[in-house]
Amino acid sequence: MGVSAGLRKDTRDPGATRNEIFKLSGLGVTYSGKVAVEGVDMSLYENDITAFIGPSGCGKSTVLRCLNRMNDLVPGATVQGTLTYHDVDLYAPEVDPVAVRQRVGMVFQKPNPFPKSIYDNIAFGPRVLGMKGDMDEIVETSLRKAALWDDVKDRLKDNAFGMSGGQQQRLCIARAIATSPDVILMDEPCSALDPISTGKIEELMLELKSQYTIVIVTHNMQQAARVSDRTAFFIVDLSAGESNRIGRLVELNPTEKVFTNPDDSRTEEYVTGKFG
Ligand SMILES: Nc1ncnc2c1ncn2[C@@H]1O[C@H](COP(=O)(O)OP(=O)(O)OP(=O)(O)O)[C@@H](O)[C@H]1O
Repeated sequence: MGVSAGLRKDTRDPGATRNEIFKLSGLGVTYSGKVAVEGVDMSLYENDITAFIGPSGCGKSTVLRCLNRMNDLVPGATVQGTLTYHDVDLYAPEVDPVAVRQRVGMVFQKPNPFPKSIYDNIAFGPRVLGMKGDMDEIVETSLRKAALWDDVKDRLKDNAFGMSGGQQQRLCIARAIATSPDVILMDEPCSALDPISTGKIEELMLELKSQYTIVIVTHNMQQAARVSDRTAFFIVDLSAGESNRIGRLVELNPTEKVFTNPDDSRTEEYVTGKFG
């Protein structure tokens, strides 16, 4: 099987208990009353890279956006069920979604730097949040963590649009890191990048996971196999008719298991390329 050949071995102690960061129970999302995803139960753990895979429209991005309340910004979107972050109900009325997005950062499919200098891209979030500390230091640390400092240290005042696509995506990762998150969400972060830039982002993810919990949506199963510790496979349930497509979680297991010995036959069919 092609994908399992690229599986990265998880060398961490399998017996070690890791903290549960998110717990989703019966999570569902509707858009303007139409069910998009239903009945998602899952736990996501500290310092894991968890990959969401599955066919188009199964709700991977929708579930990802629930994790930092980005769906609040989508008109007509409503969230059902419960979702806790460090045991706090993320959707409780007293929770400030802006504070959530500071702690749970996000990187999108297309690099989207602000039309500002490299420095100001990183400093923007900390300034808005009124973060204390030496801004030069925050900028340098964030760029170093995103493996970008050596590339840009002599041109911090240059416009970010002058960077290559791969550098821009690493800038967006540095920008997410600058607000001191503990989780980084990545929605197909490499789909607009060439293979070399993709490789750099994947390497970076593996470096960052010692400090952050990462959740990545990817269409690329080899990428899920190369970088993730655990993989969640979603499907589109068509049993209520073609016009009632409902995304459902099929299984969430260690990546090696998902690609070599999954619990569900639908997962096996998908990862071996029989459908999707
Ligand atoms: N902003 C939106 N408004 C209305 N419906 C939406 C919106 N975003 C997603 N949907 C619907 O929700 C369902 C799940 O979409 P979502 O984008 O989460 O799936 P996905 O698995 O990430 O798909 P893809 O792999 O194609 O990006 C789809 O039926 C989609 O049409």
